[in-house]
Amino acid sequence: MNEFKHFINGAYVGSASGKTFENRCPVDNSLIGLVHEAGLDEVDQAVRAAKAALKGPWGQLSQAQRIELLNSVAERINQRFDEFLEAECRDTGKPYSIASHIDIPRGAANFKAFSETLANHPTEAFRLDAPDHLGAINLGHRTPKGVIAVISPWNLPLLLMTWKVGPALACGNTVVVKPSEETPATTTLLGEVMNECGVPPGVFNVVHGFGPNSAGEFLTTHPLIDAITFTGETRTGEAIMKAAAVGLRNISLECGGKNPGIVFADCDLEKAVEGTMRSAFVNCGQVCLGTERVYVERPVYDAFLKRMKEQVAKLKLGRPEDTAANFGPLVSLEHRNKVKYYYDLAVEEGATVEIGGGIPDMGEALNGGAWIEPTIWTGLADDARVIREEIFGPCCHIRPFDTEEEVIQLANDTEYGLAAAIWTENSSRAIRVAEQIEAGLVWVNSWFLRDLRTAFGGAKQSGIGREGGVHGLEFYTELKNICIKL
Ligand SMILES: NC(=O)c1ccc[n+]([C@@H]2O[C@H](COP(=O)([O-])OP(=O)(O)OC[C@H]3O[C@@H](n4cnc5c(N)ncnc54)[C@H](O)[C@@H]3O)[C@@H](O)[C@H]2O)c1
Ligand SMILES: O=C/C=C/C=C(\O)C(=O)O
Repeated sequence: MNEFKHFINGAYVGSASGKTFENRCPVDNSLIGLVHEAGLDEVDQAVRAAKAALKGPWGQLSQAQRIELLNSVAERINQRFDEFLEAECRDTGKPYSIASHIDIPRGAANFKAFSETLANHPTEAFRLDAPDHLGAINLGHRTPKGVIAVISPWNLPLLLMTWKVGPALACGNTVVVKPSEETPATTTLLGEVMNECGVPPGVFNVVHGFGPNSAGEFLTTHPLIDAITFTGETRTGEAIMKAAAVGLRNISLECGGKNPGIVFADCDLEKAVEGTMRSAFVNCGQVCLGTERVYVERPVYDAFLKRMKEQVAKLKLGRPEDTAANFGPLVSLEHRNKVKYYYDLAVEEGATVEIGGGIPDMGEALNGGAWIEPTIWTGLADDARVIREEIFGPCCHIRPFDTEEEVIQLANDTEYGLAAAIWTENSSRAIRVAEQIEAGLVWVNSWFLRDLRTAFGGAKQSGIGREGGVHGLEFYTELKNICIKL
């Protein structure tokens, strides 16, 4: 039986309690292996190993040496690409065609991008005039924050974990990662890569388990953790913020969304359909940036809806390794229950189901998996729960609008503020509308087009803080001002 162990101080270790839980593949609900569940002891060992490593060989490396090491981690992920791909697709059920273009390449790139940012980042200096005319020079000096707890979700496991581990290590910190209980595999495999590349023991640690009263809570409440970076649901973010309050630890939270797509009549309709298809359905709709509310200007509403339905009908459900498939199952049967609950609620709330809405018959071999139909609704009221709550599944509601002012108000009528996509060929309008959208990220005529130098994060209840490029430096380093009197 395959076992997923913790990775502590450079070695794989099981739980002393012997406690494990099952990891199942959502394609057919087959058992992948048993995951060790960390107790207080394992979490404590991991955090202490990370603390000690700050003072070991890792702490002695120059920035250039650290960067070289992290570049070799990126290269090694690429060398072991197929193993990462298989592990990721088995855990999540997502098509190889998607993970080989998004998850694994970004998993590697995340180790390079921040190294480059750091290597090119200037030191802040201010010359101060003083009454004695000699003045002073202020120098900004950055040091690692210390031990960073990284709590990551299941939807893009390697990508979202390395998105935090990359900059944390580039800045000289050490990490303890708690991957999602649904997707332990690629984070575990990364331990091997760290050892192969000669990253010193204790720099990268992994503990497995759940959230409350398990590894997640034990890690975030551990007093030797210096900062916590989290991606996941807003309600979990609140729990982590409470944990971080004790000892005034810094947090970076990337949380949920209920993102709008805005399609103006002056858009390139084919581009808007193609982009909205991706933003609503890629990764089975399990992308925090995904579009669940689509607003379409009335003159193109019928044509847009018709094209979307045609495209949804063409989505090809299938096993990850099926090269013709572009649509996999949800991550777990539990998550399917949640999404199906919203599918049923939509009908109760008066939606017209334009396409989908149910559980597909995938045949005997796959019917035990977490499959669900891609779904489009119309006709819901703006205050319906399906319009207001994050579903995190392959579904969207499409509604017509008449004026720019109206659609801005509709788009902003949410407690979330992560992302939006605007489709128009009128660039003045694009900028005018984008500036009024209450979100951390706005894409115009594109979606999920990422430049890792840019700020990434959410407004309102979608998060706190920004990571990416120089913005990550604020979180992953302590900035000291050294004032030198001349
Ligand atoms: N803003 C972003 O960048 C972004 C990116 C991806 C996903 N998400 C969000 O993530 C959610 C889906 O992921 P999920 O279901 O894995 O999220 P989740 O909040 O259920 O779990 C995320 C992680 O937190 C851990 N956790 C849960 N409770 C905890 C606690 N009390 N203390 C410490 N750790 C705890 C989990 O074990 C898991 O590792 C969606 O809401 C989605 O929008 C946001
Ligand atoms: O599901 C959410 C996707 C988040 C993406 C990133 O954090 C990224 O591209 O860096």
